[in-house]
Amino acid sequence: MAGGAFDGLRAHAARLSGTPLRKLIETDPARACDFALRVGPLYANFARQRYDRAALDELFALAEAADLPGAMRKLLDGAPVNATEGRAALHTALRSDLSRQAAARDAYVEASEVRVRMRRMIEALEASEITDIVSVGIGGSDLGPRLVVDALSGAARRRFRVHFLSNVDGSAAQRALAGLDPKRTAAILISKTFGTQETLLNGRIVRDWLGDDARVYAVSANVQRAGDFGIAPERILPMWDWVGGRYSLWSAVGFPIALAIGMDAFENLLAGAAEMDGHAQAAPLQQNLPARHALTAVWNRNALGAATQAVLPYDERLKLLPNYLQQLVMESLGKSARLDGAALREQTVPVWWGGAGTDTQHSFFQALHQGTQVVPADFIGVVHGDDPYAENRKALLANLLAQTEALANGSTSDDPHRAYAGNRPSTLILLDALTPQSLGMLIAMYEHSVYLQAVLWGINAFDQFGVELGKQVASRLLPALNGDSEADDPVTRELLARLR
Ligand SMILES: O=P(O)(O)OC[C@H]1O[C@](O)(CO)[C@@H](O)[C@@H]1O
Repeated sequence: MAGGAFDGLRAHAARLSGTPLRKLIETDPARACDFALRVGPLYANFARQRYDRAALDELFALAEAADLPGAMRKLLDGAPVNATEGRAALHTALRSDLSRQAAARDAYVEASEVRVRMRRMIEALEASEITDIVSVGIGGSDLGPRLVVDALSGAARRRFRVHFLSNVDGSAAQRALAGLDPKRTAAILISKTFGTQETLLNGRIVRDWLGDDARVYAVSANVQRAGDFGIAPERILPMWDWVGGRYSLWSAVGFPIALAIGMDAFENLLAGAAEMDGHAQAAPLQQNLPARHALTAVWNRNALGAATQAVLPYDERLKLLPNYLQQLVMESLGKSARLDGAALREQTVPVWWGGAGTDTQHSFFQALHQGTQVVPADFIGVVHGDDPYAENRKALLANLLAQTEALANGSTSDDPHRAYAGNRPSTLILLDALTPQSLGMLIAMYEHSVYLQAVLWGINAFDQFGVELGKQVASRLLPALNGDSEADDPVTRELLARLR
């Protein structure tokens, strides 16, 4: 959006600045229902956001001006939306056949064929003695599978136990392998580039520990490098340049997911995401959940000036969602240059952070209630659990409702230490149940919201050049740690002397 495009939002925020949330709801009680959207098993209520209907109209006008529906179409059709790298971002083609363009439809067919191969590989592993899988990868090659496996594996013993290894810290490898039997373990090395230091070092540790190459699999867009590592071609599943790492769990990067929950359940996860793709593409702006979520994010960042955003799943099974979203959101939207290279005049991504309730109520919620910064929050709840402890779920849901209400309404007291200002905005997202389908929908909702926020800010959601500099400096410093070279920077030199 051109500079000044958000001035109208700020004017609404200024108009509303003397009207607390409690008042907004009191004077327009119908918003409790009108500001909610449902897509299949997913329900989202935006009534506790600090906008009114007039401000919301301004947000929709902004969405029209930015042509969010057209942007969605471009994404699905495989237009080069990753402009700085001159390529498409076709993660939707991993699960949906919604494109009108031949290249995107070919991508869909190719992805389906890889899933057929994946199914056969899983059947072969199921017929073997293997009981444990170690998934080695980092960032987008780890966080998505780790989240979904943790969320959906359930309490029952499954055919495979799946373990994740990401950190280059050797103690992570030591812990991941502790208690495993190399004869009953297989490893999957997941790396889009097959050039990531952490994954290659950990991959070598695991391969050596296994004792031979026979049970090492790979998922990569660089099949050549995976082969050079010593992995047999029939054990390499491809991915492609047109899938960003943090958008890749739907591809063969989801191999550990399919091993943990079964291939049919993995297909259901994809079907849920496809349902959200269809909704994001077809629903009018006013009823479009990812668009509303994106507009709310822009409102909180650019009209209210919120510098951080919390994500608070009230479900133990979703405890890794904040970690996953940190990469999805902050790697995608942590940009200071517009698509055309000009400097941004508006703030982009806030810091995303969070953790699972109710634990977090007893750690950082004090700051949410009475801290000087207003922190908008996404609360996420699941109506029906799959555990046998119904009373606990009621308590969980009561806490979820209580927190959103208390944050919004606050409470007065003559004692300033006991007063709650309230006026803390939140969105409440409810899943009927946590299933592969509903989780697929939730994740795809966030993916599309992130993309639409990028469109509103005029930035590229699909590159991540910001992570490169640190990697380059680290590879220069590795020989310096051994004493084979010296650092130019005086502070680094001093620190190196201590580390050596
Ligand atoms: O899959 P790869 O190529 O090993 O990369 C892992 C991760 O590293 C990053 O490039 C960030 O360092 C992420 O974008 C990516 O998901």
